[in-house]
Amino acid sequence: MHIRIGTRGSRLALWQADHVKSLLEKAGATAENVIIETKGDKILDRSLSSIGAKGLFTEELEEKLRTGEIDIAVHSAKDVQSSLDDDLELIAFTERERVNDVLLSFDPQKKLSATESFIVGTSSVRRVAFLRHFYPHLNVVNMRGNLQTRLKKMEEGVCDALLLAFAGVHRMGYDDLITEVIGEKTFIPAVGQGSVAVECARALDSGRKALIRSAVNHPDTETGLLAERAFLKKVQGGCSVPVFALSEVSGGILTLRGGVISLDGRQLLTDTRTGVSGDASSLGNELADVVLAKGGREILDEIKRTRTI
Ligand SMILES: NCc1[nH]cc(CCC(=O)O)c1CC(=O)O
Repeated sequence: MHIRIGTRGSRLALWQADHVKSLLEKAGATAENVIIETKGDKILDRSLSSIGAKGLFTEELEEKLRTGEIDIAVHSAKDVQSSLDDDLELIAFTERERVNDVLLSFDPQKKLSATESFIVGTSSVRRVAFLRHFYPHLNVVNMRGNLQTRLKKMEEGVCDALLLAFAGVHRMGYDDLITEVIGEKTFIPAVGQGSVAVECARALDSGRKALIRSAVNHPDTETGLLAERAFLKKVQGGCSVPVFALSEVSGGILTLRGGVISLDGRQLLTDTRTGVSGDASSLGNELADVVLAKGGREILDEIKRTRTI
């Protein structure tokens, strides 16, 4: 069986596609990468939250799933919208990498807990809000582009440190520049962080689907992401909204921790739900209800209001 894998052309995207390709090959299939450029790759001069479009990194790939030019599309799980169109589905999630955010710097002394101030480059509203909440003495600059571009900007002095997902840093081989691993209970990661998602058209033949699932899917990761994604969908957070959740799955028990933070970092709401793995999406929905009821709704409404002005 031959599988055509649609992927963006960035180094991180290609690493992820190659990872899925090797899992498929181990299961006896052949596979090839088909590189597709997305809007998110073309627009580099604006912050992601100001563009605001959903599916910025996925739309063109989804089009080619529909036409059958590719069999599957591979994405960072955290870049996949919380709800897909009816004719598409997520059929596999790779085993999750360490979920933490990390600080990178050429200066090993640069740590978030250091008393003197420095400039942190990041593009994610979640990280900006957490920085303002836990480390208000630090300065933050908005920074887009791939890891290599950001490192170049840091070299030019635009910032002293970068705040990124460990998964991407590790996959690109920059572990040496990590000065601090941020605790995942403090900076709760974005939904899906660290896993790679495989998307296909519902109409894809069942033989291909079965092979892809058995070769690529990691059941505990899938269960965890089911809960996180249900939470995200219910609070209607995209990558431009500071919503976060992390599940732990062990021995059939799932613990889901997540919440919402205001953009200025002042209001941080988190809660936890625990239950059996089989109830993953209900646990996600329940957590969303709790977080929305205790003030999350106001925080999100406020963010929406300021965006439309
Ligand atoms: N939004 C960009 C993005 N999408 C996936 C990763 C890293 C890999 C991952 O989290 O799985 C990154 C970079 C980052 O947040 O530092």
